[in-house]
Amino acid sequence: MSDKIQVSARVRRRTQAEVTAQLPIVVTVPDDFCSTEEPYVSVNNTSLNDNTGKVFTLDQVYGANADQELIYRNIARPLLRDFMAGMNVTILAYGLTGSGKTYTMLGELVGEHAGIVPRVLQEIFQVAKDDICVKLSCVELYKEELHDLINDELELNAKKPKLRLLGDSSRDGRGTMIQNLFELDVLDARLGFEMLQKCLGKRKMGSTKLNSRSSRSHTIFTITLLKTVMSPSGQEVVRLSKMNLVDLAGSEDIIKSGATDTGAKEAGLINQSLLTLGKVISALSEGREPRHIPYRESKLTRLLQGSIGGKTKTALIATISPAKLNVMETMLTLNYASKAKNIKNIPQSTADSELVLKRTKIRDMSAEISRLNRDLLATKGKDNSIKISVQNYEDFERRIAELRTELKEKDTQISGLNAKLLARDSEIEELKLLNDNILNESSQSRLDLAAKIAELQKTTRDFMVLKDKYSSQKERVSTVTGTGVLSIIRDVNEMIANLKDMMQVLLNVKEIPTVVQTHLGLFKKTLETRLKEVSTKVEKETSTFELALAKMDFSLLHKVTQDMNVSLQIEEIRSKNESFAEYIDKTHLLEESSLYKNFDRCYKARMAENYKALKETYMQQMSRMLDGFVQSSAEANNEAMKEGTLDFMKSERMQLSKEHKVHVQQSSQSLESIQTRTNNATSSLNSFKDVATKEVQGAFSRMQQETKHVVDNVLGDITNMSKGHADAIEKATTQKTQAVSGTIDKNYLDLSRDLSHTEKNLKVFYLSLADLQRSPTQWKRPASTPASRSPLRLPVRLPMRILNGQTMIPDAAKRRRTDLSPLRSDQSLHKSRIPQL
Ligand SMILES: Nc1ncnc2c1ncn2[C@@H]1O[C@H](COP(=O)(O)OP(=O)(O)OP(=O)(O)O)[C@@H](O)[C@H]1O
Repeated sequence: MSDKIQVSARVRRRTQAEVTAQLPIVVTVPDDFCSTEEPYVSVNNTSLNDNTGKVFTLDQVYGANADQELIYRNIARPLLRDFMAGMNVTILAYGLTGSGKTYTMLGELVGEHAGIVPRVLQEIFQVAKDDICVKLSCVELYKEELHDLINDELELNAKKPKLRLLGDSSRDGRGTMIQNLFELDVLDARLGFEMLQKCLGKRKMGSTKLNSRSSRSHTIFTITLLKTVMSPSGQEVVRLSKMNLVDLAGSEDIIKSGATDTGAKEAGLINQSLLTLGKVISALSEGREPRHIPYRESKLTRLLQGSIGGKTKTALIATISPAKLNVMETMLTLNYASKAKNIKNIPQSTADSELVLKRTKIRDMSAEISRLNRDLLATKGKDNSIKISVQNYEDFERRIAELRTELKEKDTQISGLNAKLLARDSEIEELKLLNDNILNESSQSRLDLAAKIAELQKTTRDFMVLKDKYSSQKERVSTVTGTGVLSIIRDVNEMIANLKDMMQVLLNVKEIPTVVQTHLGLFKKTLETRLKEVSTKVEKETSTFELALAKMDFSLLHKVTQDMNVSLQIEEIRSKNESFAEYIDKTHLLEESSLYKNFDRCYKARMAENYKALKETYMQQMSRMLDGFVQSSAEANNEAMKEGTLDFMKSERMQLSKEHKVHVQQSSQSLESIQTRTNNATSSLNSFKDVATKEVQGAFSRMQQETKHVVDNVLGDITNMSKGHADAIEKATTQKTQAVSGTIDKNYLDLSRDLSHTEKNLKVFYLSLADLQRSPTQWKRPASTPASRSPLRLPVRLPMRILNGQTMIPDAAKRRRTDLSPLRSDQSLHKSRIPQL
């Protein structure tokens, strides 16, 4: 079945040098990663005649973002599967120098930049089993010369055998063989990488304007896979398949690459072989028959004969630079690539690989025959000496060296295998021991089992006998009981029912004490808990109390009494009483007080005024009277004759005494009103005294009651708290309560004393008031009797009224401030009504 060459283009991004040179991009692709649906590359170059540029259609196109992994997965892996299945495959990279051929095929050996070759090696050994053998060869074609890079590296022969190209050149041939090419057995990927590394180091590299590390040669890595398989005829055969991985040298414009002399010759030769490759591609793509394919025109095309148009499955990767500089070469590359797309290969099937093997064997055998023939010819010497040709001798030597190397390798392998064998032997010994143990154990177990089985059999027999006995017994019972069984069952049921009832009754009876017991238990528990709590509390309180007692500040009781404000209240009453007394004393009763002063001053002033007015009135009246009398006497003398002067004087005197009486009457009226007011004030004072006394007594009794209550409470608490410590506490408490009641009693005594003082003062005050009331003539206090004022000087202790915490001044006292003089309002009364004479 024919299979076209799979052609892909990989367009890299511009290199740093191209960026620096500011080379414009002329190549575009539909997708920067991968395009398989629209796999075209468009080259847009204004220097071309048609300004529209050119579009090349391939199988797959990769852009600048396509990484090594993607290329490997899409292009190399499918071919690797075919290769593992026995097919010959080829992957080759073709393109302008510096376009990325080496990067694509080899890249770095490990990591993300690893190219196709190292990835293939890696995967082969990942999927490989024991039935395969992997060989690696590496040939370099430089200036039309072949070099075995592995042989160079290993230096197996001092004189290296020349590599020759063998094989048919016909179109249907499987390709060319390289004689004397060394194939290294690769046991694992690591060894493959090492060899790869060394081969790469030996390649001919050079620096061109376009690539500082330019491959100046074509390099072909060939991986040979030998796998043991069963043939359709049932025979075990070895299947052989090859994978060629080709990194071609770059096609280049000699002028642009800057090659001179040897460089130019080298470039020329490189270009020559590539030119031939192009021709082969063109010839194969034309599809005309019969046709001449110029494989033989270069070693490269001879080498690639099987891969291009042969029996190999092939993938061609055209590497492209996007820069404008080599646009013509890029076009050429793409041109060949699009042509190669049409080349049909006939990949070898798995069945064919057996044929390959046979043919390989035949070819090897014919080589052997020709070698022997050469030897035969050489031995036909006249001197009967055995001669062989120089080439055969060299081949022998090379072969011997190879065999020695192989021997060494085999020795190493054998020693390794021996070591493994020894290890296996010891393992087998261990297993044998284990096996013996298991056998012993199992024979013992078997014996045990037999004994158990015998026991079981005996038990079964016994059981059977018992079963027989039971059935015969059962039969006999049924015969004996007969029809009476039913009535017995009924009776039994009845009995069971009765028993149930009894049980219920019993249970009920039983339940009562159980409930009581439960409650008792709960009660007991609660009691215990409470007792514990109480004792803990009492202990705690006692300790607190003892502590307080120890400190002797009796703070708890003191605090309680303090809280009740008993002493404060007493103190407050006392201080307020004192301040009121002081107030009365200072503001009303003392000589220097304004009330007294006013009263005194007014009293004196009025008296003086009245006396003066009276005196003046009398004087005026007398002088007027005398004047009138003199005048009237004169007139009477003059009119003596007319009226009797004595009668006139008599009537005047009567008039005067009349007026005097009226005046006295008025004065006594004023005095009466003063007396009435004084009486009122006295009764107010008395009632105030009663109220105050009552209030003080009430406060005192309340205080006593509260104190008693507090003391009782405290005592009760103390008694409750400290039953166990009653004596000591009681003593201390009694002492303290006595002290408190002593204080209270003292306070009460003080208060009573104060009250009696107040009463006394009041009495004195009344006396002084009564003194005032006696008569207007007695108002004037004689200077010789200071004692009459002395009661006022006494520290008067008036009781106060405490209403809502405010000190109230008795009404009488207030009134006294305004009604200072009873005379003031009646001043008009003092005007003389004596007619002017
Ligand atoms: N796809 C790519 N991604 C990143 N770097 C690339 C890519 N292709 C090529 N390069 C870089 O471009 C430079 C040239 O690449 P490379 O040596 O592979 O070119 P070449 O085609 O093998 O050249 P020559 O034919 O002269 O050997 C290298 O530095 C390489 O790392």
